[in-house]
Amino acid sequence: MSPVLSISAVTKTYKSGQTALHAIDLAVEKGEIFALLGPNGAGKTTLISIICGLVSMTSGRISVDGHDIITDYRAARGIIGLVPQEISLDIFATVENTVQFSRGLFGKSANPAYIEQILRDLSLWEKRGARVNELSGGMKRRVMIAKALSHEPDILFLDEPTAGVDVNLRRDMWDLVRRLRDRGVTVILTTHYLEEAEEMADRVGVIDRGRLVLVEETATLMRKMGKRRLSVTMQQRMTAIPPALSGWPLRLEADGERLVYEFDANAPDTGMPLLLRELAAAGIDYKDLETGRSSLEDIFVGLVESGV
Ligand SMILES: Nc1ncnc2c1ncn2[C@@H]1O[C@H](COP(=O)(O)OP(=O)(O)OP(=O)(O)O)[C@@H](O)[C@H]1O
Repeated sequence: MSPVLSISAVTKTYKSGQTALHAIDLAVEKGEIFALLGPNGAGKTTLISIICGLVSMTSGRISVDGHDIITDYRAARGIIGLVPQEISLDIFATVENTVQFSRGLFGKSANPAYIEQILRDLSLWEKRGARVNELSGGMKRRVMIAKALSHEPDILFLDEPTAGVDVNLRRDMWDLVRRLRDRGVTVILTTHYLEEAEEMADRVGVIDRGRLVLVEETATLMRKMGKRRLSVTMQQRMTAIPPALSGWPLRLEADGERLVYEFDANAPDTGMPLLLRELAAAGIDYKDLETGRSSLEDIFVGLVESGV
């Protein structure tokens, strides 16, 4: 099977001299959900913008379903839908008109049944006659997605779809992405949230300072990187970790108010109970305990340190 998106040796140097992408190679198969993970400034938006024709690449080649994005721009752009990070909508248009108009821009003839389906999928059907400026921020985001889907694209790009979005909308978006995939749409999303990638993606690409440092099946990545953290908020601030605890890989955070212990979630013995006993023995009182998954930043540190 030939990939629906093929990126080869793509480099981008902005006029400022900043090189945002270094020789990126990537192939995405039809019907995949692919998550591009990376910290702020890693180059995710630049890569998506290049594929969608909003930013020009300095060198390299990209083809979308066999269409070169430069020499065959129209055909390539026609099969791509893009939901950018920032909401940009005509606030005086109605929801339905916004979506129909966007479809028209791609030269597609009207298809009321399809438009109804996407508005229903996004819980926008009841609001179809409302003007965009009457909608909440979450609803506006849904309209952005409906707009991106208006011309029946084969590939949908979602640039940080759930940044600043509430839990319900996040769940709805995840459901929608799965339904799209079931219909054969390829979805490429960028995110800072490992949880989102884990929940959604078949494969994950990690981008760091303009380099694609890793491309992996999500399940494999999670197994390799599945670290958890225990945060202990203490009654008293500490200036340094007491010598009695020097054998533990602990970090002081929040101006000495919090001790953080990272451990392998897959290990048979996490060490957590013993650590808590040793804290008590060292006379350290705490007011709160919290466990959670390591943040992406922590995982990056792990990646860089392990020299992947
Ligand atoms: N128009 C531009 N001109 C010059 N430099 C730019 C431009 N756009 C982005 N950059 C730089 O390119 C690098 C990559 O930025 P990009 O927006 O692609 O990162 P990102 O991974 O999408 O980040 P975020 O997660 O914050 O959205 C950054 O160093 C950024 O400052």
